[in-house]
Amino acid sequence: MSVIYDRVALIGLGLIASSMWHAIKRAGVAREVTGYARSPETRAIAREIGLCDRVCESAAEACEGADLIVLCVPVGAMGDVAAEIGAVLKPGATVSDVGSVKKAVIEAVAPHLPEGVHFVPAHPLAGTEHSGPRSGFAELFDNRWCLIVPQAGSDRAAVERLEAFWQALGSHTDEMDAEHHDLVLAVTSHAPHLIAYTMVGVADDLRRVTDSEVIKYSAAGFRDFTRIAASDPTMWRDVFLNNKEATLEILGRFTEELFALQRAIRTGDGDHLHAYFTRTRAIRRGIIEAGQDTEAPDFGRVKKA
Ligand SMILES: NC(=O)c1ccc[n+]([C@@H]2O[C@H](COP(=O)([O-])OP(=O)(O)OC[C@H]3O[C@@H](n4cnc5c(N)ncnc54)[C@H](O)[C@@H]3O)[C@@H](O)[C@H]2O)c1
Ligand SMILES: O=C(O)C(=O)C[C@]1(C(=O)O)C=C[C@@H](O)C=C1
Repeated sequence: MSVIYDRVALIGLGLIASSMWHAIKRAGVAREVTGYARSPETRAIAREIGLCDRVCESAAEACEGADLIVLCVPVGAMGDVAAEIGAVLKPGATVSDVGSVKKAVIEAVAPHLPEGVHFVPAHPLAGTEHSGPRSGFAELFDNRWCLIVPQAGSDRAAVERLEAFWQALGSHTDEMDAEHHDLVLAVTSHAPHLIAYTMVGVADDLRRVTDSEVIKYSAAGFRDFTRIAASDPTMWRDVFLNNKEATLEILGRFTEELFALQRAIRTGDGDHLHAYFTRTRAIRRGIIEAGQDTEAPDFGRVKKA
């Protein structure tokens, strides 16, 4: 693979940045990767495990002379980081991010970027419940989608170069506008996470109240909820605070449907329950027929044509 960006700077050395580092090395698409994390402990770990060619003492130092800067911090910290680096960015450089929310990140970052710098937000749809510099691995992005969110007037060459970069890291790329992205992700990722957090909280309360063995005998479905509910608290606090509108819209619909099912159970309306479950079963079967086996460990990865 040939070099796509001479110098890449990764700001925030957690799961996503450390996975990017491993995937960049595997693909050989950068000559030098610099890194910065706010906490001295994270920087020390990064140096100890050889994450990045050079770990810097400030975000500005890491970004000086970089051709691609990727903001890999929690969504609520993106604006502050952009303010720290704005003055040192070289003309022609591309600034991107990996935030799980797009509209709020764009509003927070764009005002700090100087003229002549390309801003191309992105979101790799890949992750785990783990966080921190030790949690990354090169395969994280393999056959996953990475959504690219070009801005009005974005330079096409800069957008296509970033797409080529993510493809080299193993992803398939697609373009989407920020508002649509935030609504889609509220359905497929943000609301499900909130529901998992709630379900695990409820089970834990119940355990305390009844001293029953809810957790000990939890079935596979519930265990999947506990995996999701173990995700990083800072990251998810920021996701909900920054994708309020779309998440509340989806949760409103979810609550309405839940109330309708609750009522059907109370009134013994079996027809309603049966019709509802028939519809959801057809949705899952549709997913499988479309080539996505939801039992497979790689569910969610893009199938080869
Ligand atoms: N974890 C996932 O599943 C996933 C998937 C796709 C996208 N994302 C997005 O990627 C971003 C990073 O997530 P992650 O899972 O790698 O998180 P993480 O917690 O593993 O890493 C975040 C890193 O950012 C550092 N940091 C926090 N504030 C900072 C600041 N102001 N300046 C410099 N460094 C700072 C932290 O010390 C930490 O090292 C988030 O915006 C998240 O929404 C996460
Ligand atoms: O697999 C997981 O653990 C994830 O939650 C990953 C997941 C998702 O919801 O699919 C989480 C947040 C992201 O922004 C993208 C991916």
